Amino acid sequence: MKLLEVRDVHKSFGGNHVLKGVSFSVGEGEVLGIVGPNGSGKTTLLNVISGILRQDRGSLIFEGRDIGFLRPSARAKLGIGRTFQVTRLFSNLTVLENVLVPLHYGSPLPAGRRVAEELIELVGLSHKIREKAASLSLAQRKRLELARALALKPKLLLLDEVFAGLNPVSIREIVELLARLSSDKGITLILVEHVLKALFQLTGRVLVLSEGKLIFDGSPEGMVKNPEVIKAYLGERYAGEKGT
Ligand SMILES: Nc1ncnc2c1ncn2[C@@H]1O[C@H](COP(=O)(O)OP(=O)(O)OP(=O)(O)O)[C@@H](O)[C@H]1O
Repeated sequence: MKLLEVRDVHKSFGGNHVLKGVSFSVGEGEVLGIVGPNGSGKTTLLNVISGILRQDRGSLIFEGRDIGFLRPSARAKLGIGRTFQVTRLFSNLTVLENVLVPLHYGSPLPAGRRVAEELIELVGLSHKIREKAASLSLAQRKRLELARALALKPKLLLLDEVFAGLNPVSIREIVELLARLSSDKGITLILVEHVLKALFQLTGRVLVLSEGKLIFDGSPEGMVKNPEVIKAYLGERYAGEKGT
């Protein structure tokens, strides 16, 4: 069954037409990658799906319902969660407190603290539970952001460059964590990503956005051979990444 349908979405900033009629759908439980050159509109697309930005034209259908005019908080309650390219945490709060905030913001749970502890364990941060978020490494901050997003029990999780800036060990651990979220919890994932090797371990379907238009929707194998994708995005870049 389709979980999300994006239909002919357009978005401009002044005279900058950033999304030019983007359409695709994601099935329940699917893992979908979105890649493309810098500035091609990937983060804008995530912002339109999560409701931070309003599309100028087109519609967004989530579980058969038009959500295109709902506020971000209403979309979060329906089950659309996200993480950000630059993590958005409460630096002065502890790891535990950071996860308790969205738990209380969602439906107030008497067992909130236990749920928070479980989520923190799930993302591998139990040993940091009483530390301030400000003291965490980049990889740990990304894990904490995941725990915060999971606190709202998302059906769909939008991940914006979750692997950026991480070392290979952290990347591997987060790949494993995301694979578990998908297989054990059935959470649908949309990853905007530049780290192709990690992305390809998680998904068999990738969309390529170039200058606000989808130019490819298919398998990683098909993507790396596609002449239009090579011209617009991969160029020499993939050749350099292959061995890493
Ligand atoms: N809030 C905004 N106001 C004005 N312009 C914006 C805004 N958000 C994005 N843009 C513009 O939209 C275009 C696409 O940006 P976007 O961040 O969506 O690209 P991207 O594909 O995510 O790039 P990257 O891979 O570098 O993160 C850019 O020209 C950017 O300057």
